[in-house]
Amino acid sequence: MKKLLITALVVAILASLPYLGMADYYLSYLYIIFFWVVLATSWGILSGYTGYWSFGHAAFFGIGVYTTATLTTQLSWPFVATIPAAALLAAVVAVLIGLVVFRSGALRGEFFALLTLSVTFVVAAIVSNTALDSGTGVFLSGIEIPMIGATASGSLYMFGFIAALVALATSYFIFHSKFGQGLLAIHDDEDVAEVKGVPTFRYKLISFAVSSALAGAMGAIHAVYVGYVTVGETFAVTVPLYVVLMSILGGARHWAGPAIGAVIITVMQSAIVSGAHAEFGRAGVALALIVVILVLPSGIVPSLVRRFAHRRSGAGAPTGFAQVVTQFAPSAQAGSGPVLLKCEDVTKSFGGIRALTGVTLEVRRGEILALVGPNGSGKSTLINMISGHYSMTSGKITLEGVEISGRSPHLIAQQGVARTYQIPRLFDNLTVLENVRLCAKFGSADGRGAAAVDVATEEALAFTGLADKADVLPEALNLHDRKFVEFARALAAKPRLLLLDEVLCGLNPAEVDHAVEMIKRIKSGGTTIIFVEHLMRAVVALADRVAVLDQGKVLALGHPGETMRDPAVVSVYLGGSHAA
Ligand SMILES: Nc1ncnc2c1ncn2[C@@H]1O[C@H](COP(=O)(O)OP(=O)(O)OP(=O)(O)O)[C@@H](O)[C@H]1O
Repeated sequence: MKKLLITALVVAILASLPYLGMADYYLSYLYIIFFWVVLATSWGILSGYTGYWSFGHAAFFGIGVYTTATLTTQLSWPFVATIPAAALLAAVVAVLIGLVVFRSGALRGEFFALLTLSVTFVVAAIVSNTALDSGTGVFLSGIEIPMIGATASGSLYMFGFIAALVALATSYFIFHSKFGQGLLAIHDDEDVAEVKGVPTFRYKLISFAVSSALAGAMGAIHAVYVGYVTVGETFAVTVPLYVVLMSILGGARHWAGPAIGAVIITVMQSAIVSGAHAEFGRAGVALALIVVILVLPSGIVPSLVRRFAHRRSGAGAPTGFAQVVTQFAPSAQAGSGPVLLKCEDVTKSFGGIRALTGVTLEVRRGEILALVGPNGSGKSTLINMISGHYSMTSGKITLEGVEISGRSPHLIAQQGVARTYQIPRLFDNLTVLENVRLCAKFGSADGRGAAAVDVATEEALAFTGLADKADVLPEALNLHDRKFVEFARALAAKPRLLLLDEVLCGLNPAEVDHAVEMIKRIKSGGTTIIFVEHLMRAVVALADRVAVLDQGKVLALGHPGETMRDPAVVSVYLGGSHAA
């Protein structure tokens, strides 16, 4: 309530400035701040949240500039009508690029940065070689602006102010929404986000479109502000450079970070880098920025937020085994008998390597099936095929009679398939609680309500004994706890089928016993489990049936005791020691 009142007060004061007789010089100065706030905040919605760093923000801003320049001067559109048109066109271009680029998660990092930068050059070349600009620039000084701010400067100030409000409100609501949580997960590990149920492709497209639309709208306003637009100024590489710098300084992963960075850099620039000793001023600003970025690598706002939130650092702390709840309730009641998962002649090739050569097996509801076999026999590949991480070369996988092979991993996750990773792959910038809650939120087809998400999250944290580490970041956890966060994330989705990939690997004997006990309790709650394991005492203790893979196909399948004594299994896998 207090926050809301302060926000309303600040908005009211800023909105009234043009009517209080403030000089045009100061209104223009504030307009420039709003301008950078919009560009930096809009950049953050794509690049800060998802980690897809764009160096092409000038392209979308420029599309906005030239949309307004063209529509007002050549087609006599009213200025205000060109703003949504500019936003729409920028969003459409972004979606067209995204449809190609976002298909796979491979085109990120420097590839995405270079690609978006080259989009700027392409758009600039098109504009400068057509009637849109013809290389000479476009005058907009005669364009009529609606008087919403007492004077012409006041009106432009108001347009900039409204744009900044819209950008900040958009970023704020995205940051606090399910969509925003999905974007932040994409930032940390896109493959895992997808496997946990986040529709990564759609989310990236939407954030790119929103980010570009805001930049395009700001371009539309700025075209009228400058009055004469040129290709050189509009598509200057300094636009994305400033925007990136502002966002890093303020904190790109927070809704307010880019805006704070924009205010600081714009004010510093005007205060220090003008006058007789401008060079020293610029060097001073650059040095100050370097120091701040080194001291606060995640940016000013996230660092302050973290400090105020008093996040505890529990590195190496003993595990709170005591808080474990004894029973975990799955989403669907499980029994024995009916087939839950069916793999029919599943094959997978990586180029010339045939990782799976025709796996056929059934998993019954409520059972634990152990997947064992020598290194390279295809166990992890099969887990990756069931969870949809790898596309299928041939064959068919069904879950309760419904084909899941060929579906996106997030759809398979929403059908009730959850998995863990041999080497834990946690979302590093999310706390344990946020890691688990994200999976509770995204891991169902119908979309759980907030109360159900909270219950599932708390239940999973308590079940895995992690309740006292809920506010800790993954970097502060030891391997055992990281593995248990993997468990908690999978359980929070309330899966019908749980895939465990070598969860015991790397744990000491006491931790193995603890994990085995937990898997037993998960099973007694009715969840069906497939687990890949090399540790034979765990296999014998847990498995109802064992499938032995060899060279990409099932060599033997049955009760653990009998299967392990099968001479074929002994010869390819267990060797003399076990047989004895
Ligand atoms: N992404 C990939 N690209 C190319 N080859 C792969 C890929 N993933 C797996 N393979 C190959 O497929 C085969 C099966 O590998 P997989 O990891 O499934 O075996 P595994 O039984 O899980 O082995 P381990 O017990 O060592 O984990 C191996 O020859 C492996 O090199």
